[in-house]
Amino acid sequence: MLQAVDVNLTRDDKAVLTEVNVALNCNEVVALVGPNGAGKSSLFNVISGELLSSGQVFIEQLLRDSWSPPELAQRLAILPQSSQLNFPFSAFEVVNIGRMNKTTSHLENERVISQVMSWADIQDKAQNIYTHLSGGEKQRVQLARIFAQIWEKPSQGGRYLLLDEPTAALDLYHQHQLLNLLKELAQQQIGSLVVLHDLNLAARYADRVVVLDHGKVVAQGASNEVFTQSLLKSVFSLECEIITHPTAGYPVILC
Ligand SMILES: Nc1ncnc2c1ncn2[C@@H]1O[C@H](COP(=O)(O)OP(=O)(O)OP(=O)(O)O)[C@@H](O)[C@H]1O
Repeated sequence: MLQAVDVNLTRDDKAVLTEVNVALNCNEVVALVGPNGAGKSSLFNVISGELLSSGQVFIEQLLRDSWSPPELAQRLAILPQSSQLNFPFSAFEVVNIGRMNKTTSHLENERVISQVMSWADIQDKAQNIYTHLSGGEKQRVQLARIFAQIWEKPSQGGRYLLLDEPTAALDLYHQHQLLNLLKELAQQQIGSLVVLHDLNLAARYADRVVVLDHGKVVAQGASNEVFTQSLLKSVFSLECEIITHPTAGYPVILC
């Protein structure tokens, strides 16, 4: 389990996260939702160790900082909201960044990269220059990179992905393809905490939804419990109808 416990974060004298407690099991997909500025990316940066906060982050009951860097890299991979890369690397070489410091053979690395590029449905662009790819294609290369990073199964415990708006640049087909893939990965003990602005995607795919508003967790649970008209109004300022999908049973939000 990945846990962020009692996280408080202040930036420029402003409370950005207040008493945040979030847990992610390795067999689930959890959607982190909330309006712009709610603190979602800040929470990811706290979990990754990029931002110092009060509170603690545990991976499999061990403090994040007690893991060695290679062990941590094998357990936890993060897809930030945007990834700057201006060198003329091929897509393959960008995915290969995820294999940095791995002790596997060149041949095995090639096999892993080919596999994760096909998971991200970007294998046909392996030799293309990354900076020449479209926004969605670049995003799929970055997804392949983090899959490559956590490829090796640890002897025990889970692996965790933090994905900050991974669907933002993706077309509809690839949005659903990615979320279906995350569901499949959860069955292989790879849990995902995924920031989604599309509440209907969250409702459909997430095992649990965590709602962040003004730096506080204001609701969490199954989507049909969390997404109520009053929450959508108070957190997202939206007047919506909520219906239940006639065959699949998940909530569908109509605004
Ligand atoms: N570098 C920074 N310095 C000071 N304040 C910051 C900094 N980065 C973000 N903030 C503030 O922290 C708060 C939370 O920002 P954060 O990026 O975590 O929100 P978010 O929920 O990810 O938003 P979005 O949905 O727009 O990506 C915002 O009020 C933002 O202005």
